[in-house]
Amino acid sequence: MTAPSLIALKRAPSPTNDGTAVKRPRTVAAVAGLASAAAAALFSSLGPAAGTSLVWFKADLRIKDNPALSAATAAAAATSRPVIALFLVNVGEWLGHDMAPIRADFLLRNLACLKKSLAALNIRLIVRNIEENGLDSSETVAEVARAVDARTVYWNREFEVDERKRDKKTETILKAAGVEVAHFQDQCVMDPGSVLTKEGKPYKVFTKFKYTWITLVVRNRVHAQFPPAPVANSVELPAAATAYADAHSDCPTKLDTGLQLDEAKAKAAREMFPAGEDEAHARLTHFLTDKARKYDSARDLPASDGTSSLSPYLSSGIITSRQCISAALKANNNKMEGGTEGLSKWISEVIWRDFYRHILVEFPRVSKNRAFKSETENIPWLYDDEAFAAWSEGRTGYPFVDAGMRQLNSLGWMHNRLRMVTAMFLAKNLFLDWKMGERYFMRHLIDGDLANNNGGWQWCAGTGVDCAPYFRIFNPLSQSTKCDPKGDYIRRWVPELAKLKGKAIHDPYGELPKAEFLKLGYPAPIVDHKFARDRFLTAFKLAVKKL
Ligand SMILES: Cc1cc2nc3c(=O)[nH]c(=O)nc-3n(C[C@H](O)[C@H](O)[C@H](O)COP(=O)(O)OP(=O)(O)OC[C@H]3O[C@@H](n4cnc5c(N)ncnc54)[C@H](O)[C@@H]3O)c2cc1C
Repeated sequence: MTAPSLIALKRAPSPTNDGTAVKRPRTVAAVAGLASAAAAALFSSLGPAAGTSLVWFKADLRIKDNPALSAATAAAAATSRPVIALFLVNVGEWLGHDMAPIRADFLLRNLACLKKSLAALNIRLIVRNIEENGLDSSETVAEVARAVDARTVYWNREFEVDERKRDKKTETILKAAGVEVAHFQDQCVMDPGSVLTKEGKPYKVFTKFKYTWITLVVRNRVHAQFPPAPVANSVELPAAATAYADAHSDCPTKLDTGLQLDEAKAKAAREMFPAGEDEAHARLTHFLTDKARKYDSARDLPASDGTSSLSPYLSSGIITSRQCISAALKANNNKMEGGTEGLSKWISEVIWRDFYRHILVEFPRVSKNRAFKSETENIPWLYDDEAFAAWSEGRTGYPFVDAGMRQLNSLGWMHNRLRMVTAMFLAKNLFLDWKMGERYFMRHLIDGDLANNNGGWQWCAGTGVDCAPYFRIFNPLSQSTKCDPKGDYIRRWVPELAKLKGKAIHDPYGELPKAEFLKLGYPAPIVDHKFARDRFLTAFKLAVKKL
């Protein structure tokens, strides 16, 4: 288990915002000097009671392998203090970070499950809506801490720039008011900053990162170091805390402003991604027993159900990557590498998740609309609204690309191969700014996750850490024949083409007589691949002097 830290991450100083082309609205105010005065006022009514321990849940809506919850319940049991939990609904912040309505719905559904699991531990969950009280997240945590007479506030850290600023501000306010803070790392198997080169620098190449990561995890048995199971709360809450929890116990099931989800989509998402920790673990077990062995070959075939579909659960913290690695290792005879090819490949993908989080912490510019490779920032990307609309609506005339985008628009989830193909198509075929696509994905994905999404987009655009070389440009037609040989995936998502057979399913415009093609009601390709490829290579070489 990671030791609690009463100070902010040393290797992760809070970066400052700088003006950038496509801006994410910022909703978390600067800490400013108001902290101590405001906090002193907030806490002036603290009485001599024994107080409570408060656990602030964020992207960690689970009971198992939750270091903050375990530490809070253990410390509370030792000191005979009751434990109480908090979750903040912050629509402004969520919208500011481009959260998709389908992801917000997933969060709320999981929040309801968490409430039940906490109730089984005799822990009340307070839900505060930030919009209601005119305070920001940090001030609201402080207000709740005061109301429930919290002596220590526990949470698991988040790595995004705004979230780190918010947590730092919260810590400052609480400490100024005499409330202790204990925060933990739960998002990665290895703490960011702990997987370094011999020179003590962060890795910029995945395979090297991976080998050091494996060495450290295996040597220190990090994958097996779970926090103890949380202890049930056995101490009665003070009357004021009970009254406060009674007044703020409703888990919203729907959000109105900006994050509404239409009923059909909500229903489909609920069927495809049911909420809850048990569901996440059942998926993991099912994947490891039934599918993982063939993962290396099936993972690139979107028509087959060859991947774990765990990403929404990992992104919202319903399950942890440590739990995934630990279970995969058991299934693979304790081998990170070798053993069953499918299992070691899957372990490697989960390590990519750690890698991108480490990059986010070490190079925070990537979360501020900046390219990882600064020399690529001169690329004169286009901002063609029509081309972007055709891409986002699945009307590019390339069936495989369109199938991917329509899967995303319908389910809020897209197969990894299609994420790569559609992203590369946007950046390298349409020559549009990859940040437009990154934002579109975030606004539609149920598993939207800044580190993975940004890492994936920059990988495809050729601007990122250890990314695809600039000259690697997927041909959407050969990707289609290779990864969807029978065309079943295309038929599912592009119904206009459902009756086509043979090569025509991949390239109806090129394969069918014109009259037959026109009857389909399907668009001709919006860009010629060869032309697009030459345009990208020429523009990239011109813009990037240091190739
Ligand atoms: C352009 C682009 C955008 C992406 N956006 C996101 C995103 O917003 N959220 C997200 O979780 N993943 C994202 N990914 C990574 C990957 O596509 C998804 O994690 C994966 O498709 C989820 O399906 P799964 O859970 O069945 O994955 P599996 O293949 O079963 O993999 C298991 C887990 O490993 C992690 N993982 C797998 N592949 C990657 C990868 N390439 N990079 C980082 N972690 C990985 C994920 O947490 C995944 O759930 C993106 C990839 C690209 C190319």
